[in-house]
Amino acid sequence: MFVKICGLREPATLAAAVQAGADAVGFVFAPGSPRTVDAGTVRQLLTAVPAPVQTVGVFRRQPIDEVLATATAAGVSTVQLHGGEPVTELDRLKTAGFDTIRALSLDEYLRELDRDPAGLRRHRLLLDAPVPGAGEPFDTTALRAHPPQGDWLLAGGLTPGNVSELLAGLGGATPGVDVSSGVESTRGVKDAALIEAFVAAARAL
Ligand SMILES: O=C(O)c1ccccc1NCC(=O)[C@H](O)[C@H](O)COP(=O)(O)O
Repeated sequence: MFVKICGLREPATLAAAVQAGADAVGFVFAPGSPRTVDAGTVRQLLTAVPAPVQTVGVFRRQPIDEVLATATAAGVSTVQLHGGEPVTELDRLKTAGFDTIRALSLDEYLRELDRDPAGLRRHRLLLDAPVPGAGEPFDTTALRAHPPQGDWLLAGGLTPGNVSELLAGLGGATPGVDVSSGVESTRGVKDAALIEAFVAAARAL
């Protein structure tokens, strides 16, 4: 089970995520979030992240040139686009050498399944609630009939307390999970004990 802890800002909780065995750590560059960080801060934080851990810059509705410049300045390995950006922008990021994550709501995913299934296969998919980072779960029932192919992540309101049940409800075939709010003590403030509990619960199936 691939586990990504998103919205990190502080050395101590970043270290807790790495220590707990997270496969990826995420940093929000989208403006207007309590988790927003700048590229210089992330570059500094990344000095404590060992190589196998993927480092993800999260963007939403930002110009692609700004995304490329910020991701390059920060030194992240992966870019996650969260604003329904065209798939060609993710293609461009891949050409520039970044791994890519395409975040879609369930409705957006089902539309793309009809409209451009080949585009869906080109980038790792992250299925999220309509409002990212809000800690709101979404109804995953439709995923049983239309499971994503290949590598994908489930997000949206996951917590140490609900992740096992949600994964079991999807038949135990979900390859990865992503969490932010569910490992915070208050909005925007990560909690080391919750991070550790989440990683353990996600891998308990
Ligand atoms: O965290 C934010 O505030 C945010 C803002 C804009 C775009 C994306 C954002 N977060 C993405 C994530 O943290 C996760 O990928 C995902 O949405 C899970 O969030 P949560 O439901 O809080 O666990």
